[in-house]
Amino acid sequence: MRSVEDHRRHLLDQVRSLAPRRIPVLAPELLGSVLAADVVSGAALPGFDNSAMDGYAVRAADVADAPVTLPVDGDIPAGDTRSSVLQPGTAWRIMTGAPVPAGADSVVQVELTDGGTHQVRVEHAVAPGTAVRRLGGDVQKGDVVALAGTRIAPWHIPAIVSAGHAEVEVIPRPRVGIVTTGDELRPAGSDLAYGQVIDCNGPMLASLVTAHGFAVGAVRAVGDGGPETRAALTSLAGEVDAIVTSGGVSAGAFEPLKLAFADDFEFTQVAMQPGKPQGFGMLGDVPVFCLPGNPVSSLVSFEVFVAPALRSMAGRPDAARSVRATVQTGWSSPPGRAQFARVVLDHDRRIVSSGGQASHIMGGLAHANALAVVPAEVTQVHEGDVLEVIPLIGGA
Ligand SMILES: Nc1nc2c(c(=O)[nH]1)N[C@H]1C(S)=C(S)[C@@H](COP(=O)(O)OP(=O)(O)OC[C@H]3O[C@@H](n4cnc5c(N)ncnc54)[C@H](O)[C@@H]3O)O[C@H]1N2
Ligand code: MOO
Repeated sequence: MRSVEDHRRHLLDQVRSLAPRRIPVLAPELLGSVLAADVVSGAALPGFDNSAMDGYAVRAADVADAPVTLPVDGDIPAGDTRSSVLQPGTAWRIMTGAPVPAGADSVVQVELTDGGTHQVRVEHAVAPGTAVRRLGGDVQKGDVVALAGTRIAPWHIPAIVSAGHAEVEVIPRPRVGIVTTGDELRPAGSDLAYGQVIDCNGPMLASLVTAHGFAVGAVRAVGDGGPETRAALTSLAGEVDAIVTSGGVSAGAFEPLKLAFADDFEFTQVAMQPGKPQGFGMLGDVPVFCLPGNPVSSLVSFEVFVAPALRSMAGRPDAARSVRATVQTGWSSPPGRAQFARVVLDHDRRIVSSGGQASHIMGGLAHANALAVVPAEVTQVHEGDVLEVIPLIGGA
């Protein structure tokens, strides 16, 4: 059996970062995409000297002996495109964000005056430069406002947009197609006949794709037929950047992925529990991750193999974050296979098993918030042991 690390490396070696494309700044898919090139400012920010306060533009020297009364030349609202000039010994009434008139070096905020419109009494002196936001004081034209490799978050947007960009070049978030397999599956909400089960992997894998910051391209279900499965995947490969399947990869008589792609994909066993049977192949440029069908096996396989591969395709430097935590009550682990035990991790970095560790145990999974990694050579976890723990990623 292949080790977990070897299988992950094997997958990462075969996936490529997606081709960059230009995305409008208002497109929802921009968030979480990775900049493919530095974003350079086409403008100085601020673009002109402007007022930081509602008040009066003055020369500081004219109010040095405050209280003083100055005639008001007029109003300068924000958005005023005239080039006003301040005559010495006068004031302009000015609003926050409005251009400071030539000749003025300061703004006296309205609270320090009587608020007059024809003339204004200034109660306090101000230092030169008070309440003036200088041209280029934030960003110079030609400055890099966001570096290539940045994963775009809301706080990058003001600088990018104000620097003059309505679109940016990014490595897009991979669009992922999901295909569940099995004649026994029925969609969520169905009434079931004896022997049938609800298809929970479709919705679960879709939510994993979203929670990890990728895009869901399609969610489909097929039966146990090889040709049907091959046709579904081949057609889906034209619509998405990656495909994740569940089921049909173990040793049964009706294993649709194996039937469909025996000659094209690699089916292997990885020394882990859950997640032992794994498949992988390429349909053109589109990687296809074939995960085992047991729901917990699918989830663990996604976390351990698919998420790192999709992050690599997305050009994302962020790695899965693991912590070290102390076992409160022990449990057993299969020999020769790394166990990804479903556990409850508390704020003091202590863990307990969330319940049964068989790969069909969804009730216990629903109580878990992390996966504890038990090394392959360990068969019994004891109270006080310290393990690597991968917190499960929820929604934003
Ligand atoms: N003779 C052997 N049998 C099995 C082996 C083995 O090595 N030799 N490995 C076992 C392990 S480990 C796993 S994991 C499973 C993986 O099986 P498959 O990937 O082929 O998946 P299926 O047989 O299609 O389904 C397994 C199980 O999961 C249920 N399932 C499948 N898809 C869904 C879904 N979308 N939603 C809900 N439940 C699903 C399915 O009904 C089965 O109960 O094989 C073991 N067997
Ligand atoms: O290795 Mo399978 O994924 O446990 O049940």
